[in-house]
Amino acid sequence: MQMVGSLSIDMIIMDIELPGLDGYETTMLFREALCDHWVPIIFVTGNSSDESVLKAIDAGGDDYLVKPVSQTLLQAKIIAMQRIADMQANLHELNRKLSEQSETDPLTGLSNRRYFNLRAVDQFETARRMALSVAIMMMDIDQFKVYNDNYGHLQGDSCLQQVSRVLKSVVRRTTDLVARFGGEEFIIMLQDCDAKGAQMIADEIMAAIDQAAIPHEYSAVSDHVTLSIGVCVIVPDRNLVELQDCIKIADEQLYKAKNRGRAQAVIEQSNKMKTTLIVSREPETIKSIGKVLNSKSIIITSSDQEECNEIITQVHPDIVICDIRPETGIVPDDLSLLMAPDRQSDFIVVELSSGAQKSYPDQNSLLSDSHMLSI
Ligand SMILES: Nc1nc2c(ncn2[C@@H]2O[C@H](COP(=O)(O)OP(=O)(O)OP(=O)(O)O)[C@@H](O)[C@H]2O)c(=O)[nH]1
Repeated sequence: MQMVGSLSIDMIIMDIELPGLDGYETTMLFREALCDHWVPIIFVTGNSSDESVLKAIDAGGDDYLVKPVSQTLLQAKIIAMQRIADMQANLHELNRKLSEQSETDPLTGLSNRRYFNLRAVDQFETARRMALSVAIMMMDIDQFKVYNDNYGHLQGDSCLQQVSRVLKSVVRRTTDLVARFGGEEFIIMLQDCDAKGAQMIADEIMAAIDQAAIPHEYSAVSDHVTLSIGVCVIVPDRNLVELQDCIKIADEQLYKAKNRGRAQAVIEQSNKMKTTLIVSREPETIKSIGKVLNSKSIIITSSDQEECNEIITQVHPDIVICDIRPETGIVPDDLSLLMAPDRQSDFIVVELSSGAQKSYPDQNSLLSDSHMLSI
């Protein structure tokens, strides 16, 4: 059994009665040890009963020969089995290549978006369990349209390949993910990386791109290719924060980097993500309030009194926004709970119909970085 586990075996010839061993059982054990690696097993035995043939094939045998077996017959069987084994090996290799191709972007050789999403979700959940900080970086080649228009698409492709090589050379940890997100956009996920680390990696990437000095004489930013980078750093310790929220935040920072003149990184530390509960019986109201909340907030909505009480006691949102108009409003039963000194939530009561909003308690501290009162 040890040999089967450690040696590379091409074929097994098996007897049924072995000293101290049962050939059927041994075959079953071999099959278990070999898992999905197929090795032909041929029974060669003196037992010619049909039951024995069935038992042997059932146990995992591939062929059954009754002794005495002629040299020629055994040789013919071995050739046939070898042919099947070769086909199996080819199929295995083909599957491996296909699976690699389905995970890789053919132009750059980086992981593709599909593979990134699969792996990143796993990494994100690991970070959540271990309370690790993760950094999501979205990056985009500056003025790449002008590059393509002037240097041509082939040169554009080559530029994407060079940028990919630079990214790969900077991001080296086995847990880190680098992928082509689409077009001239790349994404990186750094596990166990805080804002300081993310800033360092972003600086390294930009320095390495500077050093690569890929000429871009049509760029308004520099005489060579530059990148804009948007970063979201987060400790995903709350159940409600999802990877997609962080990608969205990183994308918003990338947008800011572009607006601030490109060739720079903008980092957002988002572990202070707020959970906001919006309560109204009117979907339009929920929608319009949701729209003005910025992406720092995770939004939960409810249009049901009981559900709303449950969310407040179980999720402990940071902010509760209640529509209190008689026809569409809901006020949570347990306002006293929200008002308690150790309360988890601040809350605002929004009187939408009058145009003038009443709010309490301590709306100023709550709304210092938002514009909810202008609803
Ligand atoms: N050569 C090549 N070009 C691509 C590929 N994928 C996307 N692009 C080009 O990337 C360009 C993206 O341009 P835009 O999104 O307008 O942005 P930009 O010109 O980089 O401008 P900023 O991002 O604002 O700096 C388009 O011209 C696309 O055709 C690709 O695989 N190969």
